[in-house]
Parts: sequence; structure tokens; C-alpha cells
Amino acid sequence: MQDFHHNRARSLLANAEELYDQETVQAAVRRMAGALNDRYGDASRQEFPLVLGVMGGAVVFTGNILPQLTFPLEFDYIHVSRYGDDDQGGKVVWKVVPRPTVSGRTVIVLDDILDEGETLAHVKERLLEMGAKEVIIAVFCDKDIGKVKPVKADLVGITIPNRFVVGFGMDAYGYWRNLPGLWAINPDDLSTR
Ligand SMILES: O=P(O)(O)OC[C@H]1O[C@H](OP(=O)(O)OP(=O)(O)O)[C@H](O)[C@@H]1O
Ligand SMILES: Nc1nc2[nH]cnc2c(=O)[nH]1
Repeated sequence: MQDFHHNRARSLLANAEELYDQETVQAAVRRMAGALNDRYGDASRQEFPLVLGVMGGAVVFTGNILPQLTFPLEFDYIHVSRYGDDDQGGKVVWKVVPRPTVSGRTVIVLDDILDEGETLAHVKERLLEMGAKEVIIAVFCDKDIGKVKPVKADLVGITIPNRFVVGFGMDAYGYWRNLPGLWAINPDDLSTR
């Protein structure tokens, strides 16, 4: 079984195309951190935002950007999944829901990707229902799908082409969340697109 996964993961990567290397990814994260620091770093604002990472895909983005934020904040996470181990989205499934601490707060949501926008539209709606004062959506990448999305990101690292990507926290069939750059899977290797 381990052979199967090892070989499948290797073959997916061998056929994939690197779209953005590690340096480009890190430069985008630095730009995003700078933008958030400009907005929330002013001591006179007296704010204490709640930063929420959307697990699992946002784990790498979150881990990279958090140490670059220079203002006081509280960190927590939620866990939502719509793709599972598939390359096409389904129903939004909540695995860890937001805690009541969101009430009355400025909530900065960190996620790896805005694709069709269903996940973050759901997340934003739930946070507002729970009494968040304001929900700021910061996504590492925004996929150019050529359609209007149900939610807009307030801050985007990289706008990417309409390809299924892996790396920097994102997986294909459970593989390659650990890549430091962003790679597009070969369409021939996708099961449903
Ligand atoms: O804009 P959408 O089309 O809704 O897709 C975006 C969502 O898809 C990914 O999560 P996924 O469901 O793959 O779970 P994961 O984070 O555990 O990989 C990603 O982390 C986003 O949350
Ligand atoms: N890994 C991965 N997950 C996604 N979730 C929504 N779009 C994508 C994508 O392009 N890649």
C-alpha cells in the first residue's frame, strides 16, 4: 500500500508543472503580511483581531504568515472541507466550527485558496451569523475561474490560472501539501475534470 501511494505521488509530481517557485510564494506572503501590518499595526486603533486559519489547507500559509504579523492578535482555527481527497468540490463539511469568541470581533480569515468561493462564502456567513463585527478574507491564491464568485477576498497573494494546484498546503488526493512552491496537476491526471 505504501508503494502505491509513493509511486502515485511521484508520478503526479513528475507530470505536474511548477507555476510559482518557493521564492515567488514567499514574496507574496511577505506582501500580504505587510498589507495586514499596515492595516492593523497602528497602535492607536486599539484592535485585537481574531485570526482564523481554515484547516487543513491553510496550515502552511498560516504558519508562514503568522510570524510576520507585528500587531497583537489572537489565533484560532476552524476546519472545513469541500473537496476531501477529490479534485472537484462537493458539500461544505464542518469539522471544527468557530468558537463563540468570534462575537463582536474583527475576524481575519486565512485560507490557501479561493476557487469557486463556496467554502469561504459559507465561512463568512457563519462568522457573521455568530456576531463577528467584520470578516476580512485573506487568501494566498485566488483562482481565475472566469465566473463571479459568491464571496470576494479582501487580500490576495497570487491570482492563479484555472488549474488544479498543489503545494503550499494544497493537496491532490492527499499528496504534496508539503511542496514549497505551487504546481499545476496535469489535466490527464485529474479524475473528475
Ligand atoms: O472556493 P472553493 O471551491 O470552495 O474551494 C476552496 C477550498 O478548498 C480547499 O479546501 P478543501 O475542501 O480541499 O479541504 P482542505 O483544506 O482540507 O484541503 C481550500 O482549502 C479552500 O478552503
Ligand atoms: N489542492 C487544491 N485544492 C483546491 N480546492 C479548491 N481548489 C483547489 C485547487 O486548485 N487545489
